[in-house]
Amino acid sequence: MNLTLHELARVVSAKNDVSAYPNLVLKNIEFDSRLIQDGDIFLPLKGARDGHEFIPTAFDKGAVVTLSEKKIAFPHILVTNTEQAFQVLAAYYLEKTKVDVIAITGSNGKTTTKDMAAQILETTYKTYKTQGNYNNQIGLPYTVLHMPEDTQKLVLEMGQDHMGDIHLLSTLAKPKLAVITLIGESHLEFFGTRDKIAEGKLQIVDGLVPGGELIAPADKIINAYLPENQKITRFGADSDIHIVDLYEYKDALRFTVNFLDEQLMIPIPGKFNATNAMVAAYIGMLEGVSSENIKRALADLVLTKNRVEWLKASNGADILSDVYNANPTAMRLILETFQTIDRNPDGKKIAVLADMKELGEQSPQLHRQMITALDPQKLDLLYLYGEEIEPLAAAAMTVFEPDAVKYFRKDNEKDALDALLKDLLNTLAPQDQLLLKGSNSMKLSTLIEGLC
Ligand SMILES: N#Cc1c(NC(=O)c2cc(S(=O)(=O)N3CCOCC3)c(Cl)cc2Cl)sc2c1CCN(Cc1ccc(-c3nn[nH]n3)cc1)C2
Repeated sequence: MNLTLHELARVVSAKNDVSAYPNLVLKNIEFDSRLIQDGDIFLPLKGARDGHEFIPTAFDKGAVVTLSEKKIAFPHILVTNTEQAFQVLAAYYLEKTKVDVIAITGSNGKTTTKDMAAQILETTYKTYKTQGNYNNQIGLPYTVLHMPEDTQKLVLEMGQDHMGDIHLLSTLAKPKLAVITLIGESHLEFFGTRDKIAEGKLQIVDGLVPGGELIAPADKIINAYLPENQKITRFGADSDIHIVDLYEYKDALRFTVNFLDEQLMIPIPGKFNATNAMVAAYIGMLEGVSSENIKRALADLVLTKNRVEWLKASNGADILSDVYNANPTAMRLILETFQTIDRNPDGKKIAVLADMKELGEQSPQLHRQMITALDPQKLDLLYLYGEEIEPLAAAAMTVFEPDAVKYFRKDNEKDALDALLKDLLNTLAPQDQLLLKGSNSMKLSTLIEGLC
């Protein structure tokens, strides 16, 4: 990050005088104190816990300064709201570095399209992209402030949990290209109707720079929300850009598009991936990547494992899985999302929660406190798996019906996971919804393999 302490304080309108602090060049900005290293600045956020509690730990780990919403003894930059300061800082940093921003949103396919577009751009430019599910009002500023200093193209994924999310992200990022992959089904999102989802996604044009371009599906549900004075390219059959020939193989696709002469190949199946690849190729072409480089990048495609996604179990049940970034805030947020979605008719809502790792001696307390994020009216069955999660299992037994909580201690990993999977296979019905959340090291992904 190419920012000095005094510069950062000025940009976030610090309420205290920082001139006495040395004007250090700051290394990285982190809100998870476990990631702090020498020379970093700490960002206390109100997550599951108030991040201000972890300021001492951040300095133990080498932080040289922290943002703060209250006057403290440590070197600090006093602001009204740390989350807002984070966003103002990210917007400033984009201006300062003059990086070209490509913004991508959509119910499905945004992660794949983001990865494809980034790999195409990497053939020609220094490119950086959203990592994992860092696509919300915290993750996007984090991505901006963690991009390498010589980045030329930045591919930002924009997620929406609530109406207005994308407006904030787009006006912060000021993209030159805004891409909507597709408008998905509605019952698995807060919005209630596809039309509302479309309205929310089209906010991606709110920050589009003059002379920018919107790339969106031919789906007529978005026609009511199209911007007047921007270039618009629609994709889909017989649209501005479309697939001409498509040949499906077991693990690959070959296809041609109406805007490139080369036949393209991607090493993954699924017609929707051809559409995602076409959009990524079009982004590459607009950004001046040669058709040979576009072809080669798609042929050598390596996709990141999606982080937070809705999957279908082989029996038809809906699975919301986030088996990667496990910290108290992420667990609380995904429980809120999952519990807010209505049950399918006659369907059960089931959650599998596993240990969050590296939470130090506060681990029992941080796991136990997750009880306040669990609503017995909204969850029919709660599976708890691991060792550190035991305090939460004990607390859950007192607020849920006894047979609604099942605790699988992970003393011997293989047996516990097998027993948990067996129980799930006996319980999960086609109309059920299942949430899987826990640290990567808990290997909940093996449950996905067993269920899908
Ligand atoms: N609440 C909380 C905590 C964390 N939260 C987050 O990292 C976080 C995570 C998310 S997120 O939902 O994961 N998000 C990130 C951005 O992209 C989208 C997904 C968000 Cl939106 C916001 C926050 Cl604040 S990380 C973390 C916590 C609390 C405990 N911390 C470790 C720790 C444990 C013990 C001590 C300790 N100090 N003294 N004794 N013990 C210090 C730190 C680690």
